Amino acid sequence: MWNLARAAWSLRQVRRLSMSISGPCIVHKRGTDILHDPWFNKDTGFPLTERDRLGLRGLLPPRVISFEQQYERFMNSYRSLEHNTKGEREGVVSLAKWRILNRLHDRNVTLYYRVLIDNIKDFAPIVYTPTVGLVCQNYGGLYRRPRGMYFSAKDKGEMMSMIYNWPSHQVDMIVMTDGSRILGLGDLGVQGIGIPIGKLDIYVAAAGINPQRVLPVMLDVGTNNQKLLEDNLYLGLRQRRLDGDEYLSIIDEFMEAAFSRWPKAVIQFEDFQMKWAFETLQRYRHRFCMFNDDIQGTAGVALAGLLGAVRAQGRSLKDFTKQKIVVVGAGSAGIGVLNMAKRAVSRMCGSDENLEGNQFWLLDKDGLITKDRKELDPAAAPFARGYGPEEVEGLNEGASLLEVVKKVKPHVLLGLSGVGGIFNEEVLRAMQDSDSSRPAIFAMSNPTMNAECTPKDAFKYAGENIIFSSGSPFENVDLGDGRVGYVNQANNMYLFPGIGLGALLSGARHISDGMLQAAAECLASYMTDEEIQKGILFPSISSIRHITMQVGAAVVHAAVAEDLAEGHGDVDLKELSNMSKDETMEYVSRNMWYPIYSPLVHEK
Ligand SMILES: NC(=O)C1=CN([C@@H]2O[C@H](COP(=O)(O)OP(=O)(O)OC[C@H]3O[C@@H](n4cnc5c(N)ncnc54)[C@H](O)[C@@H]3O)[C@@H](O)[C@H]2O)C=CC1
Ligand SMILES: CC(=O)C(=O)O
Ligand SMILES: [Mg+2]
Repeated sequence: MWNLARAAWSLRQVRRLSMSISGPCIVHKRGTDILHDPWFNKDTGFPLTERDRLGLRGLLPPRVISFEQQYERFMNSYRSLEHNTKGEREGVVSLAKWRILNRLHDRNVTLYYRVLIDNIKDFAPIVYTPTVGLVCQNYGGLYRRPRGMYFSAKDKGEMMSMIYNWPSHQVDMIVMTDGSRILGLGDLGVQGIGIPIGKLDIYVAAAGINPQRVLPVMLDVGTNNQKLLEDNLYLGLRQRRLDGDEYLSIIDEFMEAAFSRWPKAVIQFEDFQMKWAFETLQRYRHRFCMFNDDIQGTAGVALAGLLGAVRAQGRSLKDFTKQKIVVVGAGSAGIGVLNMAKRAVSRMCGSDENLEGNQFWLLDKDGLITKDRKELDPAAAPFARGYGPEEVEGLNEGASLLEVVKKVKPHVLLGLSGVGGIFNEEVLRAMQDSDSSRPAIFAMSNPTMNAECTPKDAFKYAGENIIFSSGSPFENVDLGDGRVGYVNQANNMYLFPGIGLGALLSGARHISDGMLQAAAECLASYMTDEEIQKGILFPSISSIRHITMQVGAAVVHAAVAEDLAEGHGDVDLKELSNMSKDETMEYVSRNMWYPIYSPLVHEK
């Protein structure tokens, strides 16, 4: 029933948008300038009137090919590529797929986004995790032409004028990285630009942000990756990373420049190393409309998954306060998740009781974090064990993951460590003694090789009744006799597009915890009990536009309720405030861009 409703929504969307975006639009370019401009290019799809009036006659083969035929032609070449590369190494195949998509992106933006939207389940693993990680690692060799903007430490004092070099008058969404922690692959310096590009592709596909209004940004402040520093062909600054005030002054300058040109834009910080991730979030979150996806987007998705795991046990949501949760990885993502989970517990308890973090165990590379930890990170301190009266497990500072799992018998084991295979056979077997009837194992690190375990191993060693999530996509596991071990993709892609879209369409001054909470709750309540019982916590990626529309509307609502909204375009605060829930959803979906060829000349 749900799926039918979602499919019907998608169809209505397409029909409505096809009608609404058909107004005439004028292009001032002519001839080959149009063919070489990916925004306007229609390849062989230019109708005869446009060929005549835009100086295209003779520059194209005579037959006019429809959009649908062009689409089919691209998909045929994609399928041939899949067929012809059968048996080759996975990395080689994924990079070949990335190249064919990237070439289309370079040439014809409309067709590119249509094939991406329609095939998002197949193409997200190419433009996003895991292939985007490989693309970043091989960026020097793959680089053909720039995409997005690069601001480097050498541009200090110039950014306010540089920002005007970007050709679009309007920018709605900026995703920015300094390349210091790209997925679980470490410091990739300027090569990390692939991540903002991939995230913004998801913004266009899921949130319907107009691709002419997105801006991927690389802030190149150097790299501490020795291999890159020694590589003659490395495309970034060959210097060690700036630190301290020098570093912050670069970020400050960029933020001022970006918001002075586009005061209504939303900026997403992505893949910053932990110390700067938290510090920049605190520094800017009350001044600008920005958020940190790794800290805040991930937290919302994980919380939705954790609440789903409680429902899957047939318990009431309030029982979340009693779940024992072991988090492996005390970085920006792991601590972000714990902070949000802790806030959820305090809301459910209706008071500040149970705020000692007693249901949480946090480990980093040095094992269990306790109050005896030397140089305890202030961000991890609220979750360090040893403060409460119930410390009976006899777990010491630095206890190993296996020890912790054996003694705690957690309901949830959640990995955000970036360490592939750390949930090994012994650890997974120990989860069989979990106090939960359906233990949850979330191996959320990216890309695939960095996942804490594979779903196959998880179902094999921890038991077939587990609930499983990974950060990168994996196939479901065949448990025999027609039974399926469901694999959920607990990835922030389910939330960041809706957070950005909701912030944009509400005209939020900044992005509050309440707006993020609304996003997480919307995702958490999206699934039916039947789906949850099967172990399915998140919708299929194919429904990402629909879930993003709902998340976006929930964020708009929260921004209005918190008095943070200022309105967007012609829709002012008063109008936003008067919208019902359904009207807000209609407003959000009306503002989602959908790729169709627009006329380039006025009809006579
Ligand atoms: N699924 C998703 O949506 C998301 C996944 N991630 C993934 O999470 C991972 C971590 O990201 P961040 O927290 O930003 O990185 P980070 O570098 O800030 O933190 C990594 C943490 O893992 C710990 N760690 C390293 N080795 C360990 C070991 N052997 N045992 C236990 N802990 C260990 C480190 O001490 C550190 O606390 C990355 O692989 C990233 O791709 C991040 C954000 C979203
Ligand atoms: C998904 C994501 O944001 C990460 O792995 O960093
Ligand atoms: Mg990230």
